Amino acid sequence: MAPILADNSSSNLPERDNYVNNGFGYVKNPHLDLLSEDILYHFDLGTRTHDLPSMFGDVKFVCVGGSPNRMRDFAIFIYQELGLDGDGSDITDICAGTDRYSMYKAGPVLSISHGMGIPSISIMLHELIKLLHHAKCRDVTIIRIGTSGGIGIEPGTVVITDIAVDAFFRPQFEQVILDKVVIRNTQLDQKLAESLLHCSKEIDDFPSIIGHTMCTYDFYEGQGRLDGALCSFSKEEKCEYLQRAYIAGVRNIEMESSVFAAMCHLCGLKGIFL
Ligand SMILES: O=P(O)(O)O[C@H]1O[C@H](CO)[C@@H](O)[C@H]1O
Ligand SMILES: O=c1cc[nH]c(=O)[nH]1
Repeated sequence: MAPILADNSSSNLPERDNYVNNGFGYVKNPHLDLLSEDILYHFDLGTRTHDLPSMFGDVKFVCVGGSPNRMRDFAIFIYQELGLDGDGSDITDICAGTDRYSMYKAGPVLSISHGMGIPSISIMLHELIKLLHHAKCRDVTIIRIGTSGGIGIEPGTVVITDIAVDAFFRPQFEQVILDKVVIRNTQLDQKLAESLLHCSKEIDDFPSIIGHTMCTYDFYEGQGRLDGALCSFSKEEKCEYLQRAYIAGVRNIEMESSVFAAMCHLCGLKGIFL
């Protein structure tokens, strides 16, 4: 099915990476260099109000997931795993000035909540990538740790995404820019996915596979659920759709993978999606 365009004179553009890199960082936006101050609104951080290089310059891993409490718990877990001073329970939310996202730091690991859905994680990623740029971070790996619905796999299996697909099983993300639909690549770092799979095999009872992840715009109708407030399809139609997804290589469904993969790809950020 072709995308519906607001303006029929506009075409679908498979994106060529024509973005200009701002030096060595991850951002590709010439306008940023002209700003006297860059405000990361939804983090409540800014280049004038915060010393971003000293706060974040040592960051090497960014772990993201939907909910604030989960990401706080994760930060405490990492804090203890790294053997940092204390037990980490007094770790504070760096974004406490806003209730949009929560952010915790444990040594070189940042743990950030992204909310639910593409628009929410997209805003977070724009500000995170600018933060890494302003802080002069290098060689950062971003890892999404979230829940998803498995398709045709044992419950509890961790799916390491190789590519994110849309609800038509197409390996692409459609970004509307001005009045054009731009098609973006959703391939994730294959080497990282394979090395993570390899690590997981060293742990007992840790079923994990590499597979395609389907990214939907909605939890209910968008994922073939029969228990939303609206449902216009039968159980048989739902099963037939999920079977087609499985045949197309989809092993799980969630709601952020496509824009995560597209932004990592374009910005040259190593990304893993779980
Ligand atoms: O487990 P998290 O990271 O919240 O993400 C998953 O859970 C939410 C739906 O319940 C969606 O955002 C989906 O992608
Ligand atoms: O989007 C999601 C997240 C968790 N579980 C699902 O089935 N779907």
